[in-house]
Amino acid sequence: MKLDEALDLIAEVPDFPEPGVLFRDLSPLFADGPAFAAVADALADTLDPAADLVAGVEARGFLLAAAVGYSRGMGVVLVRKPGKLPSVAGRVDYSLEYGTASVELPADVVKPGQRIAVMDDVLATGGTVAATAKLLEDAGATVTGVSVVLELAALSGRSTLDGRSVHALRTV
Ligand SMILES: O=P(O)(O)OC[C@H]1O[C@H](OP(=O)(O)OP(=O)(O)O)[C@H](O)[C@@H]1O
Ligand SMILES: Nc1ncnc2[nH]cnc12
Repeated sequence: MKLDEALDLIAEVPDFPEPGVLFRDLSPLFADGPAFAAVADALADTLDPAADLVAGVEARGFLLAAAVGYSRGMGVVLVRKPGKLPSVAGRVDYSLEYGTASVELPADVVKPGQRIAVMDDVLATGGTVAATAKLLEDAGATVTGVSVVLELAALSGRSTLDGRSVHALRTV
């Protein structure tokens, strides 16, 4: 399937999870085998060849990081919402388009000097990815780049991530 056709499966849901937010729902894309494969392959093509691990942000980022990691024979780091991990290396709190959130890194997974590519579905304000990059860098890793399926340009995530290499399969 062509990448554009796959990306056209992303649904737009007005006023979710709160009034005024146009929510981009990737569920139909994930549920379509050829579309998911096209998107996973395109994200894998954005990887810096120097990367040796892929980080995915809970929850939708997990699917993308897992697919890319599997296809490239690379391990996956699960960056989790709070309260899920028995042992935590670090935690960063941040703001979202809707509300606040936190991310945590599992202990003893990331080793200093590792080069990690970050994957997520949507780049909005950039808060999630910035927090994730800080977590990984606090653990001594280098973030090689950030790859997302959809960038919401009006929310200026790219400027939040100034200086980082950001790849978006589609920008709206
Ligand atoms: O660029 P930002 O403003 O930080 O927004 C982007 C984040 O928001 C969504 O996650 P959400 O917290 O809704 O969680 P989910 O993946 O668990 O649904 C999305 O999956 C990104 O992780
Ligand atoms: N509008 C949006 N749609 C989907 N995920 C998001 N994360 C932050 N803003 C979002």
